[in-house]
This record gives sequence, C-alpha cells and structure tokens, in this order.
Amino acid sequence: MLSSLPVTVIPPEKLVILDRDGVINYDSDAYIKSLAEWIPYPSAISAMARLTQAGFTVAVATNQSGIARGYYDESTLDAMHERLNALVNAEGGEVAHIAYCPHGPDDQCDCRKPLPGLLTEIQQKLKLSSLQGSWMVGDSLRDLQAGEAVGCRSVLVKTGKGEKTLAKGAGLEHALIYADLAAFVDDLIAELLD
Ligand SMILES: O=P(O)(O)OC[C@@H](O)[C@H]1O[C@@H](OP(=O)(O)O)[C@@H](O)[C@@H](O)[C@@H]1O
Ligand SMILES: [Mg+2]
Ligand SMILES: [Zn+2]
Repeated sequence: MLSSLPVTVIPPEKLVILDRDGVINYDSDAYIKSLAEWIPYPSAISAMARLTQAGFTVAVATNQSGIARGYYDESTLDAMHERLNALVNAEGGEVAHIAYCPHGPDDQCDCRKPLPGLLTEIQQKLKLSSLQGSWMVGDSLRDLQAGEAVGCRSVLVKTGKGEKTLAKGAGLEHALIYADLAAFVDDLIAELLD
C-alpha cells in the first residue's frame, strides 16, 4: 500500500508575504541595480528569522521592472536573492519562495503588482488552497492592493516609500501601519494581532 507522503499544510494566517525594496532592504528611486546596491535593513533580516522560528512561513513578492528597463539582468537579481537567503538562513530563518515580476509597466503581464499574480505564484508553490487571512507587508499601495485582491491582510511599513504612501492616504482603510517590518513582527509574534 502506498503510504501518502506527509504534506505540511500551512494555515494561511501563518504566511507572511513581504514586498522587497523598502521593506527588506533600502530602496532607491534609481532602482537597486547591483548586489552592492542591495543593502538590507539588519532588523528586517532578524525579523524574517524570528518569523520562521515562531512558526510562520515567509515569502517575498517583488516588482523588478529594472530588468525590463535594462538596468540589470536576472543573474544580478538572483545574486541579490542568494544573499538574502544566506543572511536569513544565517540567523536561523528561511525564505520559502521569492516571486518576482521582471516586466515593465507596458508589458501587460499578470504578475506586476498591484495585480496579484506574484501572490498566486506563492500560493501555488506552497500548495495553499487560499491566501485568505495571510499577511502582505509593503511600502507601496500597489503591494497592499495586490494582497487585498486575494484576501490578504495589509500592513504598511514606513520604511522605503512608506511615508510617502501614508501621506497620500488613499486605499489604506484596511492597513495596519508600522514603523518597520521588525515592529510588525514584534506584535505578530506576541499574538497581539487577532
Ligand atoms: O518594492 P518592490 O516591488 O520590491 O520593488 C520596487 C522596485 O522594483 C522599483 O520599482 C520602481 O517602480 P516601477 O516598477 O518603475 O513602477 C521604483 O519604485 C523604484 O524606486 C523601485 O526600486
Ligand atoms: Mg517596495
Ligand atoms: Zn510581470
């Protein structure tokens, strides 16, 4: 008799999807074009490890139109993500999947946030039946819009473009607001968020 392989089922509320630029690492209006320009917030790396250790699954959903614009290539992006994984692993954490959109605004893809294609990619990779109640953490409105399109709960951080996003105000009715990723993770792990 075939024994069925154990499939770890992740409860959607234990999944935290992170935007990258401005949440995990410093962002730039000139794009993050090289490994040298990819500078993580130390507290964000630690926060990602703390999430893993607290039983959460961490994934990343990032627009990378700089590829379509010719500012850098996918091998450079891969090097940034190898560095991200290594830093999080070194602190005892894990990144379950990094989904990125390499397209430009005019490419009519279905994965560029605010469209939810990156999140459904994560859902499929992690074999989740739903993202209802999962967390989406971003610094731009389009991050939160992508998450809310598939039932995620929204968290806006004030790092990166977050202050500007907050100042615009629109579309944040359902968002929790935090200074940075670490502050949100503190509350989430302490089970202060119902
Ligand atoms: O925040 P995530 O999604 O991880 O990545 C954002 C980056 O891909 C870049 O997205 C660009 O937006 P356009 O793609 O040009 O609209 C600009 O906002 C850049 O400053 C930013 O570095
Ligand atoms: Mg961002
Ligand atoms: Zn795309």
